Amino acid sequence: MLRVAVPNKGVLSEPAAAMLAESGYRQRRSTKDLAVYDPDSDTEFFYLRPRDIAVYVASGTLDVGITGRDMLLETTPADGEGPAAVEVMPLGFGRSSFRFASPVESGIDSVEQLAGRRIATAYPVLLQHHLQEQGIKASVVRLDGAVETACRLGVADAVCDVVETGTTLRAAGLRIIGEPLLTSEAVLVGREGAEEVPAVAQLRRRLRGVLVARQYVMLDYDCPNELLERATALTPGLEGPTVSPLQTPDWSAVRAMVRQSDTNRVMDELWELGARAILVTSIHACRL
Ligand SMILES: Nc1ncnc2c1ncn2[C@@H]1O[C@H](COP(=O)(O)OP(=O)(O)OP(=O)(O)O)[C@@H](O)[C@H]1O
Ligand SMILES: O=P(O)(O)OC[C@H]1O[C@H](OP(=O)(O)OP(=O)(O)O)[C@H](O)[C@@H]1O
Ligand SMILES: [Mg+2]
Repeated sequence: MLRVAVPNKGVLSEPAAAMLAESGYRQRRSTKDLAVYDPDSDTEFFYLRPRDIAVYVASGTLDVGITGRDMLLETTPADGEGPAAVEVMPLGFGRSSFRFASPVESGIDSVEQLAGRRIATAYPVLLQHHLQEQGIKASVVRLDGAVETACRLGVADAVCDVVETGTTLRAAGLRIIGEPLLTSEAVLVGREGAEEVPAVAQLRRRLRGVLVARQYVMLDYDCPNELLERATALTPGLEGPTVSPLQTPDWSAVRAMVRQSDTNRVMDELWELGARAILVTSIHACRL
């Protein structure tokens, strides 16, 4: 049986469960359920805090899990201090960056100026590591969450926290300092050095199918045969486009996968070229 860890709360929780459901796995009905068994795939899902997921996977009690890259790095033991979990594949949601910020009126506007200051964070390991790397001596104030309020309440001079839209930072009167320490997204994690079992390979294929289905659309169009070469150059597909004869003489039907973000540009170019009946349909699932 495969055992998989899924975030039980927070911003990663819903999209992680949605992606697994789209991949054909049974998911919990209520947010109160702690675990659910999917008999079709012989897989049990455990709903755990994102911060703890890499710990379970590293210990080997769970085979794989979904968490944020930042959480994975925060909970990875130092070299030689026990088994670790590692990133197996990025999942394309829960994107954020991990950044320094300080009150606008603090006058701190570069990372160097953080020396000797108090920096609040819910990610003390990541922060310490970065400060050490940069040779900056500062004190780390470890908080559980709502870190942005720490400056206003006087326990810190700056913060180091997860930023997505920047709304929370702005609401707290903070501005970003320097470059991101890290860019993060939800990732599938597995145990370092573990041999991949067939059930994990299948899970990865299914997740990849969902990722591709979300990123690509299916494009169909009719094209005069003399334009086929130029048209199919615009829509090369993955292995190659499907070209089939139309009942109308000297015309063909073409079918190819196209990146969702390119759809309208490609449709315009095909139309200009002389293709007609250009149709876009979404892909529900795939194995490539
Ligand atoms: N606004 C956001 N946008 C995208 N990802 C986010 C955002 N906030 C947090 N994350 C990511 O979600 C993961 C876990 O954060 P989350 O906030 O869910 O857990 P937590 O802070 O431990 O719990 P909680 O906020 O429920 O107390 C991290 O990997 C983080 O990068
Ligand atoms: O840049 P934004 O779009 O505003 O998103 C970033 C905020 O989202 C998360 O907070 P969460 O709701 O998880 O609360 P927490 O700080 O208590 O974890 C994160 O810790 C930031 O505070
Ligand atoms: Mg949070």
